[in-house]
Amino acid sequence: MTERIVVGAALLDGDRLLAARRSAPAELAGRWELPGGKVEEGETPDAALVRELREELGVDARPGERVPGQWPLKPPYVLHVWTASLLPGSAAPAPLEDHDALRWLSPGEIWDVPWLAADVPAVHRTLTHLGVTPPAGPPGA
Ligand SMILES: Nc1nc2c([nH]c(=O)n2[C@H]2C[C@H](O)[C@@H](COP(=O)(O)OP(=O)(O)OP(=O)(O)O)O2)c(=O)[nH]1
Repeated sequence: MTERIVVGAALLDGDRLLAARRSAPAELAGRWELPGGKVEEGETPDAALVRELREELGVDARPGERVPGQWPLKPPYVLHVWTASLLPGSAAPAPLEDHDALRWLSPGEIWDVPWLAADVPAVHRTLTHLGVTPPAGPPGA
């Protein structure tokens, strides 16, 4: 089966990372993730990232670089993470689609929310890639 990429945005404001709480489907609702979604046929991952952030959060974002690594999701999907930042003049993020809450998490707060399982190693890697040592955790991981 051909792998399909889900791109997650590590949207940064200084050293704070935006986390989004899923509102659907039922089995994922209430868990937190990096905003983003499936890369469509013929689309580049960074273009998908910009599109998804506009649709889901109503923001204008600039993709940064890919965080090395990939994390398996339900086959055939794998999670890739890209850093991103808001363009000057962008609206503030709002949970328009797929999410019902957003939080900017400082490194010390990073495990305060129940992330989706695949996001725990992905978020950990993202912080270390950014030169931040995340606190131990989350509980139970
Ligand atoms: N966007 C995103 N999805 C994630 C993360 N971690 C994780 O396990 N997933 C899963 C949840 C979903 O099953 C799948 C992504 O689907 P999605 O619903 O966000 O994709 P999409 O916006 O393109 O939606 P659709 O075309 O299916 O309607 O990957 C993450 O950090 N970000």
